[in-house]
Amino acid sequence: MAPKVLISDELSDAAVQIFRDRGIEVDFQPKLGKDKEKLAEIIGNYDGLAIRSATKVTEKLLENATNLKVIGRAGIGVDNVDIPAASQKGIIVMNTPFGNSITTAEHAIAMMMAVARQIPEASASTHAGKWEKSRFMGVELTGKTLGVIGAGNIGSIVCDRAKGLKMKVVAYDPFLSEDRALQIGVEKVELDELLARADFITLHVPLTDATRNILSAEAIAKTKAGVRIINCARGGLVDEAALAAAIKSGHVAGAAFDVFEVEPATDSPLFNLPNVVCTPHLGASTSEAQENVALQVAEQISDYLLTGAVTNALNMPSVTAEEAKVMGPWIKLSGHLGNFIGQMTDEPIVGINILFDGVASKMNLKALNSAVIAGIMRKFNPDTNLVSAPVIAKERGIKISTTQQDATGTYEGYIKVTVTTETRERSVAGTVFSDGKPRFIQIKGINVDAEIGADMIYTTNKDVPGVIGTLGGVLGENGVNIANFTLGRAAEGGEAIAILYVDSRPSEEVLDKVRATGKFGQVKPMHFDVN
Ligand SMILES: NC(=O)C1=CN([C@@H]2O[C@H](COP(=O)(O)OP(=O)(O)OC[C@H]3O[C@@H](n4cnc5c(N)ncnc54)[C@H](O)[C@@H]3O)[C@@H](O)[C@H]2O)C=CC1
Ligand SMILES: O=C(O)CCC(=O)C(=O)O
Repeated sequence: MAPKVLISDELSDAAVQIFRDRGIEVDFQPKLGKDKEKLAEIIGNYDGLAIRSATKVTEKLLENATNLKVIGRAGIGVDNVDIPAASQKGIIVMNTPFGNSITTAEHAIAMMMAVARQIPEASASTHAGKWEKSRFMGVELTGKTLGVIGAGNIGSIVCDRAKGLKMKVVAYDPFLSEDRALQIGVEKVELDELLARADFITLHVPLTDATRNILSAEAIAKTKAGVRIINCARGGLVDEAALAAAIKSGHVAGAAFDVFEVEPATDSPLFNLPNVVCTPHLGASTSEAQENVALQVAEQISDYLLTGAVTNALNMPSVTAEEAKVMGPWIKLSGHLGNFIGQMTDEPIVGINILFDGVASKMNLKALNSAVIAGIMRKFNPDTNLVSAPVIAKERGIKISTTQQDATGTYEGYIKVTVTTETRERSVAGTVFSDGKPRFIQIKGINVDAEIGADMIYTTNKDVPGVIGTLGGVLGENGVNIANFTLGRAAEGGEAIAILYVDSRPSEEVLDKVRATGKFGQVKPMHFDVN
């Protein structure tokens, strides 16, 4: 029987044609994504689901998706898909990471021009038969400073176009190396400097814990008077209420928003304010981009359903079915090692070395490499997939090297990841035990044996008596149960580390109590996707 695919959002007809040409039964119901109940009723009939952003693939919806094998997002952001829930059900989630980047960058530039010259309001006034020439005084872009927050795929295209408009471009992106900044011709600055210098600020970061409210009331207060703010990335990056207040006070001269905290946005503090340009998440809406992403997603879904080939997946690297059986736990381990390093690193990475030892060195290294790199890069964008991660890392000028060896040692095989930043080097190694469970076995050259859990705490301290008791005591008093506690030290009395697997995510308040004991260097909460 031919596989069946449901398209539940507005997608170019090109996708329907591809599915038909490939012998796949396709049901094109572009409005269904907005009808949760109806979607839940029929989702069980399909092997594949092709979506944009209107369809919300929740854990609840997936409970009904009894035949679903693949979800394809025609676009970049997969924040509308519960990926851990999909992974748990063995459903592959794919995106199309580059197909709409140029179009979205162009939308940001269009929004910047619209807000600089008040084009929407001037147009509405002219349509109304008024001729308010003196009401609409604009500002020139030439010579102005554009502050770009997030200089990835889209942000770097925006930088390029803005330089063509003779603007000065400064960028804040903790993952941008000096080399890459030089290559794209921007000045790399810290956020506060960007806020103080920019005449226009445009955001091109994913929505993560670190970027949520990156333009908070406090940050907006640090901006230059008369600044104009453009958001074509994700709602939630800017505190809309704080921005509305700053526009009303006259500190911010205008804003152009394509994305909102709640979408579809039927109400927002920004609506109906003077010189605020709004569009309904149109960043990717050009015929060219929609054709690109529709064709790509239809080919990817068809390939997977017909041949098992995996492309641009967020939750599985490209491996054959045979390899997947043996490599499954090693792929998980690789992701955890990358994730560990990503969570430890807050500065630009210039090099990554991945050492494969013993059995690991004889596997499909491309898949393991991708999983490590994606684990690292997801710190900076959770939408990074296993295929795009190495490409993006290379584009950012990160030098990736691998080492293979077959040394005799304690383990049948292990993987060690060493990351070099502009100021230091960090490493973590892990292996897979015979129970199929990945373990961390070395951190910063110190041997450990740490089971990997969803929530962990990493600490550093001096190897002196009483430290472990203090840590256990504070956590215990605050209801944090320790499932596994691993210690290691460089030498007696020297640097020591502890890595704890805890049953619940500790609050910052509890971690602050640990820090307040004064016995620890670092106290870092960590999170791993163990599904
Ligand atoms: N409006 C629309 O229709 C569209 C919106 N988007 C959104 O645009 C955003 C950017 O997409 P891409 O450029 O493809 O992603 P990308 O992953 O290529 O770039 C994101 C950049 O943000 C940087 N970053 C991460 N955390 C940061 C932080 N705390 N501070 C500053 N920089 C940080 C990363 O290092 C990276 O360089 C995403 O949220 C995406 O979903 C994408 C397409 C269409
Ligand atoms: O599909 C769309 O219109 C939205 C695109 C988008 O936001 C993305 O690709 O992240």
